[in-house]
Amino acid sequence: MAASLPHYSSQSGVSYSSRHVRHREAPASVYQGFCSKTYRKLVSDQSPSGFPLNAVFMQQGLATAATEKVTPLKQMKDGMLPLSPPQEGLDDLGSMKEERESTVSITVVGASGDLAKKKIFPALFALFYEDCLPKHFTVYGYARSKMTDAELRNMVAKTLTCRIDKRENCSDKMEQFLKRCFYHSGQYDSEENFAALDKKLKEHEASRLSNRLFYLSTPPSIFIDAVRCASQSASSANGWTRVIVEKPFGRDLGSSAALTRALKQYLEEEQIFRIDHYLGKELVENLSVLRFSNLVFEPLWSRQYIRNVQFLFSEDFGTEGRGGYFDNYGIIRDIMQNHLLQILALFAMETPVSLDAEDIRNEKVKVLRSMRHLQLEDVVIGQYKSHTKGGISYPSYLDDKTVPKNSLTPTFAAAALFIDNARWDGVPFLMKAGKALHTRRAEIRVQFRHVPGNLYKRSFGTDLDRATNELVIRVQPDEAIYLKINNKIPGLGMRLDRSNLNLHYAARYSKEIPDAYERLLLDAIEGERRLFIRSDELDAAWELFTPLLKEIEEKKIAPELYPYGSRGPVGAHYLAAKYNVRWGDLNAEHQHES
Ligand SMILES: NC(=O)C1=CN([C@@H]2O[C@H](COP(=O)(O)OP(=O)(O)OC[C@H]3O[C@@H](n4cnc5c(N)ncnc54)[C@H](OP(=O)(O)O)[C@@H]3O)[C@@H](O)[C@H]2O)C=CC1
Ligand SMILES: O=C1O[C@H](COP(=O)(O)O)[C@@H](O)[C@H](O)[C@H]1O
Repeated sequence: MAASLPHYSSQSGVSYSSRHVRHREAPASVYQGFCSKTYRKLVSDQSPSGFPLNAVFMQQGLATAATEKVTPLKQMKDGMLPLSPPQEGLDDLGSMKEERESTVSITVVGASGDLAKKKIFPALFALFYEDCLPKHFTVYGYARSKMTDAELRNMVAKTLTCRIDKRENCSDKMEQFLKRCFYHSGQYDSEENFAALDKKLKEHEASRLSNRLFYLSTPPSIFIDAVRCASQSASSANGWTRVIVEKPFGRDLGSSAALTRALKQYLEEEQIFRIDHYLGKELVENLSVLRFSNLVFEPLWSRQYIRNVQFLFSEDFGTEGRGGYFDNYGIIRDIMQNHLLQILALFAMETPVSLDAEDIRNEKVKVLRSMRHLQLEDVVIGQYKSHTKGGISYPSYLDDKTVPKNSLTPTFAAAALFIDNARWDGVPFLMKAGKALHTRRAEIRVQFRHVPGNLYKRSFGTDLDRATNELVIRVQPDEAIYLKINNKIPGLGMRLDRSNLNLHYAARYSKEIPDAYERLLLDAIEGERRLFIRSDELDAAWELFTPLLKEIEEKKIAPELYPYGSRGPVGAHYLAAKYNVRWGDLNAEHQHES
C-alpha cells in the first residue's frame, strides 16, 4: 500500500503533522484531505510501515467512514446530510463528494476592525493558499461602515502576505481569493440588514447545501444583537450554522454566565465556538504531543518530579490604541484568566480517554475545578510608568488618552496558583503577564526537583536550584522546546556545565509556522471543537478569578509601578521567593540562554 504512494512516505521528508505540505509533492485535491479534521487528528496513527493509516484509508476512499465516529443523527444535528455507506475505490469518496456539493459562507462581523484586518482575512487567505478551504466558499465582510466589494478587497489586499517559500503564484492566488470576498454594510441589531445578507449569501450558495460560519469580531457589547439577528435572519436553512465568539467572554462569572445564557437563546452550545487564540498556537498544540507521545516526559509529570511550573507572557509594547478596551479588563482578564489558564489546564490535565474534543475538555475542566481559589496575597499587580532610555521617552499607561487619568488597572500581574489534586498537590503554578516589559515572549517553564543524593553536588556550589533540569516550551517568538541538562565539560578535569537539548523550530523545519487563527478557523469550519472553550470551562475559569478581581477592585489596590521596558515590579520576585521559586526567564537572561 505504502509503495503506491511514494510522495507521502515518511522518507520523503514530508511532515505528517504539518498542515502545510509542499505543493510540489501533491495535487491540490489531496491537500483538502490533508487539511481535513479526520486527517489532522489521526495522522499520528502510523501503520507498521511508518505510513499514516489515515492516508491509506483516504486512498481507499474510506477516510471519513473508517475514522470518524459520526453517526447519521449527529450529522443531521450538525446540518450535514447522512453519509452513504463506505464503498471501495477512489471514485466512491462518499463524504468527499458531499463536501464538494456543499458550500461554506464565512461572514466576518466587524470586518472593518483591527482584528479582521490583522488576523482573520490573512488567516482565511492562508487557508485558501494551502487549499484548505472547501471548493465552494465565500467570504463576506459585515459592518456598519459603508464599503463596496472593491473597497473591502482593497482593504483586505493590503494585509495579505504570502508564505516565504511559495511566492511564485502568490498574486494569482490573492486575486482568486479576493474574487471570493464581498461586503455587506448593515447594523448589528437589524434583522432586516441580516436578511439582506442572507439573500446575498443564497445567491452565492446557488442551491448547494449551505454551511455558514459567522465570526464575531466586534466589541462584546455587540455579540448578542449580532447573534440574534444572524440566527434569526441569516442562519443556514439546510446546513450548519456556527458562530465564533471572540474574547472577552464577560468580565466576571456573572457577566460571562449572562452572555452564555443570552447566546443560548439563539444557539446550541455546539454552534458556539469561543475562541482563545493561544490554543491555536503551534507549541501549545504540541504540548499534549510532547507529553503523551514521549515516554520520557509523562512519568515525570507530577509533584514527584516537578518543583514548579511557570507560564510567562510579556509584551514589549503598551496598550497603544487599545487602552479604551483594556482599561475595562486589565491584564488578569486579558491574558491570565484565558490564555495562560487554558495552557495550564492542558499542561496539568490527566490523560484524556481520546483526542476527541469532549474527552480533552472534560479533563481540562477537572483541572480548573480542582484549583484553589486565588488569594490576594498570592498576587502582585503592576502598572507601567513612563521611562526614558537612549534619549527616547516611553509613555506611561496613564499617558494613553483612552485611559482614565486615575486608572488603577493592572498592566502586569504575577500569581501563584495551586491545583489541589493528587498529581499536583503543593506544586506552585506561577503565572506572570505584562505589557510594556523589556521583551515580547510567551513560554512555559517546568523546573524539576533536585537529584536526590546528587553525586556531583559539590560541583554546583551552594546553588543547587541552578543545577536542576528545566524544560522550556517557548511558544513565541522563535518557537523552541529545550531541556536544560548538566554535562561534563570535555577535558581531563571534571568541570560541569549547563547545556540545552534544543528543538529549535526554525532550524529543524523549513516550513513557516501557521498563525493560530488559521488553525482555529479551519477547525471551526470542520466542526472540530477541541481548541475552543466549552461553557463549563469558562465558568470554572471565572470562578477561579472572580473573587480575586472583585477584591482588587473593591479594595482599590494600587498597582506597583514599573518603568516601561523594564522586567516588571520587584514584588513578583518576592512572590516567587515565598514559594522558593526563581523566575526562569530571568535566570535565562543571566545565562544567555538560547
Ligand atoms: N484587535 C486585536 O488584536 C484583538 C481583538 N480581540 C477581540 O476581537 C474583537 C474585535 O477586536 P477589534 O477588531 O480590535 O475591535 P474594533 O474596535 O476594531 O471593532 C471592530 C468593528 O466593530 C465595530 N464597532 C466598534 N466599536 C463599536 C461600537 N461601540 N458599537 C458598534 N460597533 C462598533 C466597528 O465597525 P463599524 O463601525 O464599521 O461597524 C469596528 O470596525 C473584540 O472582541 C476584541 O476584544 C481579541 C484578541 C486580539
Ligand atoms: O488576546 C490578546 O492577545 C494579544 C497577544 O496575542 P499574541 O498572539 O500577539 O501574543 C494581546 O496583545 C492582547 O492584549 C490580548 O487581548
